[in-house]
Amino acid sequence: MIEVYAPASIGNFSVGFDALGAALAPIDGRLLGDVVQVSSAIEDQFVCSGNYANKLPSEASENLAYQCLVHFREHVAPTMLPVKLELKKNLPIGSGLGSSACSVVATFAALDKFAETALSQEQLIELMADFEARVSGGRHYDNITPCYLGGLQLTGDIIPNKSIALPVDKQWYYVAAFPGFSLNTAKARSVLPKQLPMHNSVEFAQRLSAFCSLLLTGRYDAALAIMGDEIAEPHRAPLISGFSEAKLALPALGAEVVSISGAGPTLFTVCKSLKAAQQCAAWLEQNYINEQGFCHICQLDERGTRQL
Ligand SMILES: Nc1ncnc2c1ncn2[C@@H]1O[C@H](COP(=O)(O)OP(=O)(O)OP(=O)(O)O)[C@@H](O)[C@H]1O
Ligand SMILES: N[C@@H](CCO)C(=O)O
Repeated sequence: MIEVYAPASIGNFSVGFDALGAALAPIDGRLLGDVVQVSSAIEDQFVCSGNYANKLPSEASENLAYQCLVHFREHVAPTMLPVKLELKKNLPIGSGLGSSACSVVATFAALDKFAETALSQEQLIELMADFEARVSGGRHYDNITPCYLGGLQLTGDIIPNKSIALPVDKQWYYVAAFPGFSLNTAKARSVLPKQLPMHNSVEFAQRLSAFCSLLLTGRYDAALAIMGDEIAEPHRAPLISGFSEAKLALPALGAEVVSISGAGPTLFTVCKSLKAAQQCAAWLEQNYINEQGFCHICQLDERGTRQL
């Protein structure tokens, strides 16, 4: 039996709309992500379990993980023996934590291991992005590659091998707070402007390229100082109840950055100390999340998708 874990991720990472993403590891050692098990069976079988299984369509054919299995059998490994594929759906849907990417990445990675295919890393990443694009309203890699490869990734179609890993300060802590309600990614993409004025495009390019260069040369504080999102956040903030209040309150508690994780509604902060992260987490638990929500203090998950 093959059992694969894929971590949650922060798409956009504030400064890199559709181009930057980071994999998350809660510092208390808990796993925050989906798990897929693949084992031999008499005929192909699909099971969806886990805390959020009941939030997904009950028809297997509407579950991305099952769609990945069908595609894999038809187009990648037609001679693979029949399998039972179980998705443990541990991430909330429409959370901004890369939930659909997580299922897709875990499923393809598990099937690839089980069938021992000769797919290259880039081919696998492309396949994963094709499937996530089916539900998210646009093709983007910023949940797929961090989830698969771990760490912070600069990612996209024109990037060699689809992704370049970036270093971060090991002292940075990330608080990820899921408020407990969903925001559909396709909806959160539909509120974005279709075109950007020249000035904004130039500023976006400057900010992202400077951010990456600063990280690659170890100037972490300077990188942190220019983090910001003028592309998506102003349009999405009104869709996320409590976000604007949190953005105002958290800097006084030590948050260096407060932004939307992926398409939201999860909010994330970057903090330079554990104490600051704990203060932010306490505030978010009191003021941002409901009974269905949760909050984790994290560092980056450098390992990405892996066998358990
Ligand atoms: N295994 C799966 N995991 C997540 N979503 C799935 C899965 N299978 C099918 N879906 C459907 O795909 C859609 C995913 O929606 P959406 O892109 O908003 O969520 P998401 O990927 O969880 O969001 P995010 O990336 O912000 O965490 C939903 O309609 C959901 O029912
Ligand atoms: N970059 C994507 C991430 C979706 O999780 C977006 O912001 O729409």
